[in-house]
Amino acid sequence: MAWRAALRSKAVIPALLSCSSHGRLCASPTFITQRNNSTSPKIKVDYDQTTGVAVMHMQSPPVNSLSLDFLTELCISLEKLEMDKGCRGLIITSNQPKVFSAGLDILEMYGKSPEHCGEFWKVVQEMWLKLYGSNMVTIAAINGSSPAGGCLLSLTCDYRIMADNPLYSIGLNETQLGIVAPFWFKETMVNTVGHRNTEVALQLGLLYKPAEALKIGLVDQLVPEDQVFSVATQTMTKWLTIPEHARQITKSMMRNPTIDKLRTNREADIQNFVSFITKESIQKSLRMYMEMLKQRKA
Ligand SMILES: CCCCC/C=C\C/C=C\CCC/C=C/C(=O)SCCNC(=O)CCNC(=O)[C@H](O)C(C)(C)COP(=O)(O)OP(=O)(O)OC[C@H]1O[C@@H](n2cnc3c(N)ncnc32)[C@H](O)[C@@H]1OP(=O)(O)O
Repeated sequence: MAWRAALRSKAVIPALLSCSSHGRLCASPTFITQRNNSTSPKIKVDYDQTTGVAVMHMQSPPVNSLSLDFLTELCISLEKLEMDKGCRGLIITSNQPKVFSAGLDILEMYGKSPEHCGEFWKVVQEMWLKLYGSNMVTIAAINGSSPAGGCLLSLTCDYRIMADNPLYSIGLNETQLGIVAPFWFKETMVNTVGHRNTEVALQLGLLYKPAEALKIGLVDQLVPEDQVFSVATQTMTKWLTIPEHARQITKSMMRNPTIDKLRTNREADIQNFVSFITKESIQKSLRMYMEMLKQRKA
């Protein structure tokens, strides 16, 4: 698709990157904001101009796995919203039953060429840079399970509201797949729940039930499932009463050290990922994990 090619082209990526933390000041003309509601196959964006709040509904069956196409679309949607001066808040939620997001699409990392893996990782980085550094108030309305990359997506937001359903879980469970959360996943978690909680959670690849997640601060609030979205909307209204420049500067101050670390090491991080994920032993672990998922289903 043209937009996917555009996003990946060398000419466009720097423009996108340069806007991830100060989007309103350095808007690239490449993606002039579309102010009306837009729909797309994997993500539906509803933007209410009267409130200045956009809602991103992830709708990629069966489990909103973060594939290359999904992430590319997510980045483009974010870019458009970020460049719109009127858009001040973003709620991210899922239209899939029981799942917020199953995390990175394992099939993008299994049996793929190093070039493909590198391209995939670049867009994973891009998603994180854009969301973690967003000028908007971002709220995750977590209405289902949210493992690994799904948890990361939630952690990039400013506030997390999760459905109080013990069938759901959330956490960075990478080690259970035989893989390792990279330093920026780790730091995003440390910045949220502290060093010790992260150390235990990452080594054991823990997936927390909502009540446990609340206890360690991995989520900020639990609400009955049917209220996740309405509470997210109310919370957004509250956050939007804070003077914007003061809130944005504060957010940057808290997050920029971590963001800068990845921004200055992007290429090395891609090389690290590619050499790690294409190892035979790691590929074997991914295959076994996928087989386990299928057996669990049977
Ligand atoms: C020096 C060393 C440095 C190393 C560091 C360098 C680099 C770092 C290296 C690697 C970092 C990688 C980071 C990876 C992050 C990730 O996000 S990996 C993905 C982890 N995700 C999971 O573990 C979740 C797995 N899924 C589930 O647990 C469940 O599917 C569920 C989300 C709880 C939903 O359950 P349910 O509703 O019962 O659905 P099913 O299990 O039946 O699934 C439906 C189909 O979807 C397929 N699927 C599920 N998850 C994924 C996925 N993440 N990717 C692709 N496909 C997925 C599942 O297999 C089913 O498929 P079929 O219908 O059977 O075909």
